[in-house]
Amino acid sequence: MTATLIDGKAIAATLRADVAAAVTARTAAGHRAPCLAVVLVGDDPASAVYVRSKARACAEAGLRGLEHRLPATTTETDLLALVDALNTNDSVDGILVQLPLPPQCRADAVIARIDPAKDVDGFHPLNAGRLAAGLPGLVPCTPLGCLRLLTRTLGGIAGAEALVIGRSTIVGRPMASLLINESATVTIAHSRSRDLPALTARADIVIAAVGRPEMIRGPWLKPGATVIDVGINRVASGDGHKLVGDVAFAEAMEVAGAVTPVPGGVGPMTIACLLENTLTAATARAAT
Ligand SMILES: NC(=O)C1=CN([C@@H]2O[C@H](COP(=O)(O)OP(=O)(O)OC[C@H]3O[C@@H](n4cnc5c(N)ncnc54)[C@H](OP(=O)(O)O)[C@@H]3O)[C@@H](O)[C@H]2O)C=CC1
Ligand SMILES: Nc1nc(=O)c2c([nH]1)NC[C@@H]1CN(c3ccc(C(=O)N[C@@H](CCC(=O)O)C(=O)O)cc3)C=[N+]21
Repeated sequence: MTATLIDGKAIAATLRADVAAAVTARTAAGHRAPCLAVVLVGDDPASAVYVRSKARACAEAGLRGLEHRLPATTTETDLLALVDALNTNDSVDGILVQLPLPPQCRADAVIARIDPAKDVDGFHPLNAGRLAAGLPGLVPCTPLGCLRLLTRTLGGIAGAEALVIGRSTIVGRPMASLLINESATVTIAHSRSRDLPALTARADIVIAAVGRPEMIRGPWLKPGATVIDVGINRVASGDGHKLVGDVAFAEAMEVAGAVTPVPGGVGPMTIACLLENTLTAATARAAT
């Protein structure tokens, strides 16, 4: 059996087109274009690549994108002052501070300073709490993108056995909350979990967010399972590098019902959901 490939790139393009159409309708109705401010501290090359692709996606969807690049030596006080300025700038709808931050800037303190109404990453404790409580709020982009891929692939997921591997605040935990809110039966695994292959064997849905190249093996999977691979791992290949997920892709394709590739799976959905969240934030702010 060969699984269906879940084409995240194509599904993300559809979502981005929906956002673009909604932005056009808003501007035609006399509103200004939604505006996303991205803050990048330091010169980590991977972060610079993500920030560039976010800027390009904003422009294509008709959003205004602002980029704030600060040196790697920026103090936490200076970064908090920039966040304060963006919070009070009425023309800014969404604020994203690219992670990781250099060691002198505490991510928790910076995230907690962002106005929850502009927190398009959904990382602020107020938005995390709302999601955990099943209340409306801004939801982290990567898990939201995973949920969109699941509903596109399966229709509903109520009653399904879902396994989330990883319990980070940016992927695993919010993913589990989203799945519970959709009435899946959810298990969360992490580095202390016993017998991951046995947990995986029960799962109709597997979400892998571990950060370990090809750790989840094909024979662990329940035949026909839907596999969402969040992992982005850079590994040596020939003279250069390539990206692989947390799932052994070729093996999974032999057993699963549907699998996301890396690249071209969850990554593009993360960017599309960031645009969606910026539109959501702009719409909600305009209504208050
Ligand atoms: N596609 C996208 O848009 C995005 C992709 N990513 C990628 O997703 C992956 C996960 O990211 P993130 O959540 O930030 O990573 P973290 O390192 O914050 O979390 C990893 C989680 O995996 C768990 N884990 C580690 N080793 C094992 C193991 N052997 N068995 C079971 N669980 C294990 C850890 O457990 P414990 O808590 O016990 O330490 C932890 O909960 C990375 O590859 C990252 O690059 C991340 C964000 C966006
Ligand atoms: N505040 C904050 N919010 C984030 O959402 C955030 C962050 N910090 N720090 C880093 C992680 C990582 N992340 C990705 C986004 C898109 C792709 C993506 O589009 N990937 C392409 C491939 C990219 C490539 O080829 O390198 C793909 O999977 O097809 C990947 C990873 C967002 N993150």
